[in-house]
Amino acid sequence: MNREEFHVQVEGLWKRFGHRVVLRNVSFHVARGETVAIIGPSGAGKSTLLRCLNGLCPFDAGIVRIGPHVLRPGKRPAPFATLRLIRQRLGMVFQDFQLFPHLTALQNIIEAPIHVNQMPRKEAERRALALLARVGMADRGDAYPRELSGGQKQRVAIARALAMEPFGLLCDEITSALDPELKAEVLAVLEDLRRDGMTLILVTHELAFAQRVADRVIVLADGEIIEDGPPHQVFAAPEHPRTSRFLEQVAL
Ligand SMILES: Nc1ncnc2c1ncn2[C@@H]1O[C@H](COP(=O)(O)OP(=O)(O)OP(=O)(O)O)[C@@H](O)[C@H]1O
Repeated sequence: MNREEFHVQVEGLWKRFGHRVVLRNVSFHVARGETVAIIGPSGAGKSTLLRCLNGLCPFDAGIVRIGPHVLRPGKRPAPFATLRLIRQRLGMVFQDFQLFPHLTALQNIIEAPIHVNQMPRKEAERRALALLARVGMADRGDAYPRELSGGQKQRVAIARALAMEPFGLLCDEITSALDPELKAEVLAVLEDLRRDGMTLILVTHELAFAQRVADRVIVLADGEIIEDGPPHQVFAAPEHPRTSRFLEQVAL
């Protein structure tokens, strides 16, 4: 897939865990370069939805298109080779960083380029140093995760995702475990990526950030999209009473 082809299309997605329906007929589109924030009450299905987009979570009905690639219902949403291509171009960053504790920041970043993409080590290291600089961590390449603050760990995790040269990033509450000043440094990196044309799909509780930075805000409640529009519309004039209730609760 090339950059021009990249987009995310979700049509009629359904997901159950046992008898519990977690996603109900979810459809939306994210164009290349868009920043979309997914917000909503706890348990609404936000993380599950994100994980369906890169094949981490199989789904029961519907279809997901990532550029020319297709994820389908069933235990194996796509052949392994397709999943690899999707995950390369649609990276994911998690709330709990998921760095390898026994590897330095630099080693964490070069791991996938070397072992998945067969990139020569020297080349991978050169790129990793540039990525560390990009996330403001130029001098911490030799640090182990335990020696880094949460904000620094998350910036390494972002650099690691960027090492695969993605066109889009899925971010699952990536600032939720961080203190306020550390949140700001991670959010600044996201804004920088957005300016550079990265497509961002963010599950977030940072409503002020969503309001200021997102092109669109999707509100998920009980597995259903109840709102999908520009931030000024969703925050100032929501269509659904549940959105108003949610926003009031969060503001308290
Ligand atoms: N692997 C799983 N097995 C069974 N149930 C699950 C699994 N993963 C999630 N669920 C359930 O699916 C529902 C949606 O969970 P999900 O984590 O997607 O919600 P969320 O909107 O991201 O919530 P939060 O904001 O609290 O993270 C919840 O009821 C959760 O308990």
